[in-house]
Amino acid sequence: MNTTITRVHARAIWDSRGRPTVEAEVELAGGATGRASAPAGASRGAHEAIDLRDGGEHLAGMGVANAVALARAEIAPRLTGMDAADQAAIDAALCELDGTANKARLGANATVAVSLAVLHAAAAAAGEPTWRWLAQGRAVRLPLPEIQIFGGGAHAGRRTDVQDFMVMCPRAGSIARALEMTADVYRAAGILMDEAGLLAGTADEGGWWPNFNSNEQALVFLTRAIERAGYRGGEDVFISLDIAANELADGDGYFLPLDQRRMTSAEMVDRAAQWARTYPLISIEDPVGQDDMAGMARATALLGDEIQIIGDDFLVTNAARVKQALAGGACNAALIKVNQIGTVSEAAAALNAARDAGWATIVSARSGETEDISIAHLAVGWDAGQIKVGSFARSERMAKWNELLRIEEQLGSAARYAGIDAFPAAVRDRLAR
Ligand SMILES: C=C(OP(=O)(O)O)C(=O)O
Ligand SMILES: [Mg+2]
Repeated sequence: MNTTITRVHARAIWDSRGRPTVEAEVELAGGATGRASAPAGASRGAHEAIDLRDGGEHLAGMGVANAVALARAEIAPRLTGMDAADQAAIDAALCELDGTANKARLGANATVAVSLAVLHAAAAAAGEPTWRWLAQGRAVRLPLPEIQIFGGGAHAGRRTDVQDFMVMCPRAGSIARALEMTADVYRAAGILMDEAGLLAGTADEGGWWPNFNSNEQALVFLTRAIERAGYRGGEDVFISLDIAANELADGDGYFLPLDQRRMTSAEMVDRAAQWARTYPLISIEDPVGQDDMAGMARATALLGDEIQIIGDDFLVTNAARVKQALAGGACNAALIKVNQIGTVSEAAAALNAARDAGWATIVSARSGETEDISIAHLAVGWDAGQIKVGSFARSERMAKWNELLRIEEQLGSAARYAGIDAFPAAVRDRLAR
């Protein structure tokens, strides 16, 4: 089928926080179409690509309107006539047209929507689901999910200092079973919190909005919820944390408002290590801030043989930062968010740099999302091994989980759940023992 781009259209739509974002549609000469929209982070790294966004009281202001206008006026004519099947050329054209180091002129929200829409259109033209088009015949696995049970930090009015309290079910055997187990834990956690008078609704990603009086209390409740749901912590279900420590940075150290503690980088790492010894922890994301290379290296040296140390704000889906971290002995896993860098090809480059380093990779949603299901396809098609989408009970998250169930069904007897193999080698070996 003819994959020449005949039309690129952009519009403003609304995301899961009721904020405007960019949606793009791409049409090809053979009749295939692709559509995608941009997510938006709340805890953003300073080294991320720049979105043209709206803030303040009047949300439907100039930011997204500008991104849409630029997509129509500049991106559309530039990409029209190009081959949608050549993603590298499309993304190179987007970078060149933008002309900045961080998509600040066109807006990463415009480039990411267009880049992903092109990907979906090319897959549609090939008559394939996007995951299969991306895999190009290589073997793929269903990713191991990381699912939020309590939201905190920038996603829940800073009710806890730690941003995400999540669970992982590496021995579930399938996505379908992993979701069932997580649903059990999610419900059990809600019941326990309600009984204790600590439930205050749901946070931005659908995890429970807690009224805990310390970060430690959240860990105690999550461990109890795993047991109450009938699972063994550290066997069937593990805890994963996103500290998002960047949000806690204070001068040359950190300040944790809930725990009312000022901490040095070394103390942050030591406390993470203490939690890892006390609770069934398997993964910690951003235990220190975005530029704290010494802290991240210390966390990796101390804990990297036992648990996954993920860089998110620390790496910002940037292949160059992945290589710097590797050289500095920091991290053993990379979070991959396409909108942190702005195009599919650049995100793939960061993922490949992490994979070449022997790290684990986790394709991730943002705290502001739409019903877009691209990340389910990227996680499978790139064989990332892991995926982080937020929680249950919010449809912008369920759209991704449900798409993974469809992909599991499409794979049929070839479906293979990444499970413990998705972790960095040392962690996998520990679990296999
Ligand atoms: C998904 C996250 O949050 P946000 O999208 O707000 O950066 C995260 O920090 O991993
Ligand atoms: Mg994070």
